Amino acid sequence: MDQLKRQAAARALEEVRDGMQLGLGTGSTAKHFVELLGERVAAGLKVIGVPTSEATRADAERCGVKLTTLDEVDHLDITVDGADEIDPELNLIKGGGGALLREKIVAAASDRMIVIADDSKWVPTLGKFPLPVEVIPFGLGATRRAIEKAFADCGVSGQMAVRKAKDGHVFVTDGGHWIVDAQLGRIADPASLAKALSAIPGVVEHGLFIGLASSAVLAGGEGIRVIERRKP
Ligand SMILES: O=C[C@H](O)[C@H](O)[C@H](O)COP(=O)(O)O
Repeated sequence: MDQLKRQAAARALEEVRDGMQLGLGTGSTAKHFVELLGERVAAGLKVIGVPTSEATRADAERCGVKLTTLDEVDHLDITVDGADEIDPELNLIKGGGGALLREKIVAAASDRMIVIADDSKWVPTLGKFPLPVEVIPFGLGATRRAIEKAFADCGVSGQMAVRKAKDGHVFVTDGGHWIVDAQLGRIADPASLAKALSAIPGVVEHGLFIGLASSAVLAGGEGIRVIERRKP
C-alpha cells in the first residue's frame, strides 16, 4: 500500500516545474510527495511550498523544501494532497488526519489540486469513511443539534463522535478546534450537505471537498490511472 502511495506521489511530481508555488498536503500519501519533492530540490529544482499542517511543515523543513505562507504569495500553482475518499466527480472526503481546514484554504488558493492516493480510496459514493466536521468547542451541544438537522434535511443520518487522540484526550486541530466524525454510510448529495454544514455558525469547516480537485492520480496493482475532473 505504501509503495502505491509513493507511486501516486511520484506521478504528481511530474507536473511540478521550476519556479512553481506549491500547496503541500497532509497525511501518509502527501508525505511521500514532500519527500520526493525534497529529493528534486536537493538536485536543483526551485520551488516554494505552503504546508497544510504543522506535521507537513516539519516534514518539508526536514526535506529541505523552502516554505512560505498565503500572506506572502498571491496564489499557488498546484496543491498535491491525499484524500480519504474520492468519487467519480472528484468530490472528496478529507480530514482523516485532522488537517481539513488548512487543506481546504490551501486547495482553494491553488490553480490546480492534484489528489494522490492508492486506488482503495476510489468509491462510487462518498460516506463510508466517517465525515470529519471541525467545530468550535463553545456551544458544541447546539452545534451538534444543528449538524443533525442538516443531516436530516439532506437525507442522511448516523452516529457522531468527538474525535479522540491516541492518548484518549480530545483531538485538537492545528487551529485549536475539535472534530466531530459522522458515520453516514452513504452521502447521495454531497454538494447540498456541504452547503448545509457550511451555514452552521459553530462549524469551522467540514471534510467535503466539492469541485476543488482538478485531477486524481490513483495507484493500483495494474498501474496508475489519472482522472481529470469533468468540466461542469
Ligand atoms: O487530514 C488529513 C488529510 O485530509 C489526509 O490527506 C487524508 O486523511 C488522507 O491521508 P492518507 O494519505 O494518510 O490516507
